[in-house]
Amino acid sequence: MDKQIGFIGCGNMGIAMIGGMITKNIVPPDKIICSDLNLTNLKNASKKYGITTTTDNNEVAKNADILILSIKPDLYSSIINEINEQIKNDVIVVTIAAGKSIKSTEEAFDKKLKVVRVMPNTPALVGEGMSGICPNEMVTEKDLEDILNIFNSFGQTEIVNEKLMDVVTSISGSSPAYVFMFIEAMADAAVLDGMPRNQAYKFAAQAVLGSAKMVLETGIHPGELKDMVCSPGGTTIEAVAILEEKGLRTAIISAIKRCTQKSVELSSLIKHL
Ligand SMILES: NC(=O)C1=CN([C@@H]2O[C@H](COP(=O)(O)OP(=O)(O)OC[C@H]3O[C@@H](n4cnc5c(N)ncnc54)[C@H](O)[C@@H]3O)[C@@H](O)[C@H]2O)C=CC1
Ligand SMILES: O=C(O)[C@@H]1CCC=N1
Repeated sequence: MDKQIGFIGCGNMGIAMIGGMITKNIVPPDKIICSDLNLTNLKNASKKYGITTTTDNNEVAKNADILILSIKPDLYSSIINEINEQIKNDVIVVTIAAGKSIKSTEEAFDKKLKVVRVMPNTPALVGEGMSGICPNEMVTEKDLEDILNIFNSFGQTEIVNEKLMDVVTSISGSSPAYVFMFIEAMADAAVLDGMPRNQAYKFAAQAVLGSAKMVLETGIHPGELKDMVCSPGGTTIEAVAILEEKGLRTAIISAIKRCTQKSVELSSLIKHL
């Protein structure tokens, strides 16, 4: 792709996407420019990935054919104000903020422009991201193809209706945090039983990776895959019984429901900023 990609914000998600794209060679480093106020983040990005960096958001806005706003949701309106005069007419603006609707982005720019709302996640950094994608009506098929090329370069994508973006946030954007907690807890248990910590992370993380692959690649129902591990009168069913007793499923369902709700709340909060 020969388009200039601009990032405003080079924090956790910005660097994960930049790292994913460079590693997969989808865009050469000289086609990526990133701005941030945090000099350490900029230095890290230019040193590690060889991209152009600046503290001037307008420098990015002026040059970008695809502009990815990877700043916190509450900064969107002020940064859009700052760059509005400088953006190219046919720029594709990509938003990744939780609770930031397409309509609110269009209203903040106060002109008709191409907007794609995306909810990615940090496993992008290792090429295993997942992104929910929703374009507005100004986005052409060719534009969408370019956006899919970018986000497919560091993982998988699904085009979704915007009304599902809050649940995409809770099941995908935020969910790596729950999975890391699960891995950490499994490793703690193994350490308790005498295993060295580094080895415990490897066993726990590989079990999560392999199990996820089985769900994705075999198409077998997760319940059936679970049953295949539980030998009658064996070890696994003892653990499963405790997880049910302690409410693992209920805890996860409640947590994800609350996360979705927070994304909905952020939408109405941001609207009024
Ligand atoms: N962290 C995650 O796992 C995910 C985050 N997101 C979304 O990505 C966005 C960014 O989140 P994170 O990367 O986690 O936040 P972060 O705090 O790690 O990164 C934000 C970056 O913006 C920079 N920044 C602050 N003020 C600025 C300004 N005026 N001009 C330019 N840069 C400025 C900060 O220095 C920081 O480097 C949020 O809107 C969030 O909802 C979406 C999916 C996953
Ligand atoms: O916690 C957050 O608000 C962001 C959105 C998805 C993941 N992190």
